[in-house]
Amino acid sequence: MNCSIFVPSHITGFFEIRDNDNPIKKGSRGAGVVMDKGVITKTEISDGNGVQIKINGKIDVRNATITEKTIEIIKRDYNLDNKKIVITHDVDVPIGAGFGTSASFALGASLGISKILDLPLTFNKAAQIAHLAEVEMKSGLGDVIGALSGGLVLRLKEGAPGIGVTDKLLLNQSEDLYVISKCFGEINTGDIIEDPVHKERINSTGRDLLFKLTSDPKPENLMKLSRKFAEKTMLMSSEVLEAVVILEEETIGASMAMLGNTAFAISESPDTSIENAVVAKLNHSGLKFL
Ligand SMILES: Nc1ncnc2c1ncn2[C@@H]1O[C@H](COP(=O)(O)OP(=O)(O)OP(=O)(O)O)[C@@H](O)[C@H]1O
Ligand SMILES: CC(C)(CO)[C@@H](O)C(=O)[O-]
Repeated sequence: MNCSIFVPSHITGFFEIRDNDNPIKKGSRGAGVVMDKGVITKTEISDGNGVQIKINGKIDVRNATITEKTIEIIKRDYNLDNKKIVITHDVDVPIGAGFGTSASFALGASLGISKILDLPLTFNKAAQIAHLAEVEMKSGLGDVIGALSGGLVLRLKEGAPGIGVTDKLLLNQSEDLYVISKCFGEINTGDIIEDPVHKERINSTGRDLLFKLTSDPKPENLMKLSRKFAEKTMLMSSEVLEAVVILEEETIGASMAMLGNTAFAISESPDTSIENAVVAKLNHSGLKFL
């Protein structure tokens, strides 16, 4: 049996880390964008043993860890003996660079396995496994719930799907918006969100921004607040800043993708003077079974 799922990329513009001893309730609040590029995960399960994970057709030990963690969490409650699990992730955004690919990998695997094996889990319960995997790996805090929502998404209360609360900006969906991004390299999410100095700066800056966005819920304001966040947290590299300045001239607004060495912008047009930019339409509806 097999199952294919598209999980769109969620890019965070600004956030606040919200700790909790219960990993299902731990997470982040903040705002971001969901785009029509991301990860297609195909899960196949047959009689046999073992797990095989391929990313863009290849064995990729480092980037397979989040998928392995997801399977390990499922195994805590369900027997996967005598099952051969083959998972293939096809990714059309950079990995480790603020596009939330770890959340996409985890969601594709948790929902795919739950569906094929007919586990007694609702959609949110299966998606909570992906959030748990992210929190345990320290690879994400709010990308799972963001990728389920779609749109220009506000994470109003932290936590896994079913616990956290999201909302989105009210947009005219017949007018396309584009997400333009330029990646210069990776940032290890765990190195930032576990570092006390970064954490203090992120939280003291991020805390008030959601209120400022809900008071004026417009794409321009989301990007303006994201830009302010990137500057005050001192997370932006000089190359990202350079691209942000160019994108600001060409689009509705630009900032750094949290957490990657990546610039991103929301635009009314797919055109940009930035070379080798990733250009995608805004995704309005989130994860989709194919
Ligand atoms: N602590 C870790 N140990 C081993 N591998 C890790 C660890 N954290 C992340 N990874 C691997 O690195 C990959 C990239 O994860 P990371 O969360 O940094 O990037 P991302 O999800 O693409 O972007 P972001 O979370 O910044 O939006 C994941 O697929 C995961 O398998
Ligand atoms: C931590 C993070 C910025 C990057 O993965 C994102 O998951 C978020 O907004 O929680």
